[in-house]
Amino acid sequence: MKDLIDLDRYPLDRENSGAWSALVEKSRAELARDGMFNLEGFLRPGVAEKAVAEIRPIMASRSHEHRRWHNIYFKPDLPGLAADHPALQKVETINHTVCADQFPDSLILAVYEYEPLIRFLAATMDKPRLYAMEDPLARANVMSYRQGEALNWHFDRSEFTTTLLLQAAEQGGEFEYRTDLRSDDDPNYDGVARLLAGHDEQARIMKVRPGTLNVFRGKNTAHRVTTVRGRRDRMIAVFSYYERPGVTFSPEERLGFYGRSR
Ligand SMILES: O=C(O)CCC(=O)C(=O)O
Ligand SMILES: [Fe+2]
Repeated sequence: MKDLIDLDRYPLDRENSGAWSALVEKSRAELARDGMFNLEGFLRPGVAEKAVAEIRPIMASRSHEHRRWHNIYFKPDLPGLAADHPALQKVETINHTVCADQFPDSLILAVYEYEPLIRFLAATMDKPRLYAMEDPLARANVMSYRQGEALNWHFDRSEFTTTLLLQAAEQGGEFEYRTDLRSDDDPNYDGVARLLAGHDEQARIMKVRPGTLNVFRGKNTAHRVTTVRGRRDRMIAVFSYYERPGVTFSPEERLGFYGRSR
C-alpha cells in the first residue's frame, strides 16, 4: 500500500502513534470548522494516472449514463412546501458511473478496502468503527464527467462522503458548495431558492488536485460539480462506508442509481 498511498506524509499504518493522532486531530478540527478536510497528495505521484488508465476502458464501454432532471432534494415534493416554490426548481445532472463489480482487482478498490484508511476515517468522524459496504455495485464507484456534463445542486443523503479525485477537467468541473445552507431544524427554503437563482454570495469553489482524498459533510451543505469544458473528463472515485457491517442497497436502489439491479 505504501506504493499507492503516501504513508510517509499520512501515517495511516501507524495507528495511535503521535503522528497519526496529530493527523486525526487536524482532520477533525477542519471537519468541524469547514465541514470537510482534504489530504492533498494522498496518492503517490503517478498513481491517480494509473487508476485512470485502469478505469478508462471500462468507462468508455460499460458505464451507466446518468441523466436526469431533479431538485436539490432528489424528492418529488416536500410536505408543507408549495409545488411551485422556487426551492423545488429542477436542475439537470448528467454523468457516467462505473461500479465496484466492474473494476475488481483494481488500485481503487485496494485503497477503498485498506483497513487502516477505514479506521482513520472512523477516528476523524468520531465513530467507534466504520465498515466497507457489502453491496457489490455501490461500495465504490467512479464517476466521470465529460464535456458538457455536471452533477447539479444537491444535499447528500449520507452524513459523509469520501472521494478521491483521479483526473481534473481542463475547465469547469469544479466542486462548488454552500456551507450549512440548511440545518436539521431549519430547511431555509428561501435560502435554497436564492442559491438556485445564483444569488448566494457564500457559495465557494473548492480547488482540488488529482490524488487528493476529500471527506465532506454534505447533508446540509448544498453542493454541485459545475459543467465540464474541454476534452479531458473529470474522474472521481466515491467511497461509501457505514457504521454497521453488511450494508447493501436494495435491487430497486441499484436500478435507480446504476440502471441494473445486479
Ligand atoms: O464529484 C464530486 O466531486 C461530488 C460527488 C458528490 O457530490 C456525490 O456523489 O454526492
Ligand atoms: Fe454529493
